[in-house]
Amino acid sequence: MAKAVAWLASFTSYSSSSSSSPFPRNPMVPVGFSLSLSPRIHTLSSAFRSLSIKPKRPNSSFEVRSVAAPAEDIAGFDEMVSGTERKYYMLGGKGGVGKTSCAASLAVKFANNGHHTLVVSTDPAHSLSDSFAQDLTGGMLVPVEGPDFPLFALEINPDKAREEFRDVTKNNGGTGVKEFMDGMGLGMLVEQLGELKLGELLDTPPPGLDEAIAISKVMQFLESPQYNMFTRIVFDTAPTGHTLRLLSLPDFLDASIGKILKLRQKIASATSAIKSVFGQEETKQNAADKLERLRERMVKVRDLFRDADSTEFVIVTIPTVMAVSESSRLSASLKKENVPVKRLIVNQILPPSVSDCKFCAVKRKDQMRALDVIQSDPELSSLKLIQSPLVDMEIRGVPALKFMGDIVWK
Ligand SMILES: Nc1ncnc2c1ncn2[C@@H]1O[C@H](COP(=O)(O)OP(=O)(O)OP(=O)(O)O)[C@@H](O)[C@H]1O
Repeated sequence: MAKAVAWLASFTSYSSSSSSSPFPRNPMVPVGFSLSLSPRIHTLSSAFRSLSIKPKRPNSSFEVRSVAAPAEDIAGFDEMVSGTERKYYMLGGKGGVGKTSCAASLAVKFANNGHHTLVVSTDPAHSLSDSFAQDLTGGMLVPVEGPDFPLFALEINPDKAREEFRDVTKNNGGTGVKEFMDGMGLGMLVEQLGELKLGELLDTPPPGLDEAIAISKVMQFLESPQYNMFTRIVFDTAPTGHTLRLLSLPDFLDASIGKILKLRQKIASATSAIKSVFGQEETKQNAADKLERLRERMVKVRDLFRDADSTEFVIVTIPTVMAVSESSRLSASLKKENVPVKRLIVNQILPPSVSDCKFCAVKRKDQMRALDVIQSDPELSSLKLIQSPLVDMEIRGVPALKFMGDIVWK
């Protein structure tokens, strides 16, 4: 028990850095437990070792003896945490750069600073459960154990969400778009609507649609009173390609569905012959209603992504020229779509070499070159640069995420 208390104490935040928290201190956390990690503890492994505890699942026996470099630029966390109005943070970037770790560590930090926080994964390859080392699957709100204030996680199952979407098309007993359009009383217009590519969309959903549907599902959840309490919502989004396609999807869907519904209405009132087709049964109306609701939610997703007052997209990258180039393109696309981007996290930076490890020295030099590329990149140089060190163990579980969060989110 004593060990557990010491362990909790060492990782429990609510340190002085949270002075700008808009919330009162959590009375559940005793005063003596307001400890941050000692500055003498530089690595995740030494943090664990100093407390004589073992991480949940030890990494391989190979241990990189890196010393976490202090972040050189602060993230502006005070600004992120202040205010009780709801804010959304979307973290995105190339696959494997550390989006989930950064998103989960931010969520833990928000919760430890008094915000009711929700962390959502819309990445088809979920890793929130792995990151928190807890089972968060199921597509519903799951409480995360560990932080001081309520933190909940939600992993949207894109297959299930897509099935629901596809069910709309199957409502009329058909499977393809032709049947769907027939069911809507618009069979004869399929040809005319060809250029909208709705058929392709419904029959073979492009990458990005999954995420659009997942996010619209989250929007649907957020409309319910159960979700009112959340003041910070952190999204762990899918890799770059999905995000880019996702951005154009709401507009596309909005236009497509909107056009179809409008067309359907026009024809329904114009010709009695078609009216008789429409008059068949209610299921067609249900399908139309569902489509209309989906369209409305898509519009909300689009607006949410572009609302600079409540939303920010944080790009996560690693210090390689390839990753930086991709981040630059992502930043340009986000800007073009009017999505607010202010911060860039460069994750997994090697510390200055303290040993005679030649490999480490060469690798770090290479990473510094990538950082130089960022400084001279027209898209990225204006962003707030957050340097996140490569720590010497895999980041899993709330204590490890808190350790990372205290380094990254300052
Ligand atoms: N700064 C870091 N130091 C050490 N390990 C890290 C760091 N950041 C991330 N990792 C590790 O790298 C791996 C991948 O991280 P993570 O799952 O966060 O990436 P991701 O970008 O979300 O990946 P994906 O695109 O596959 O979802 C994990 O094992 C994580 O613990």
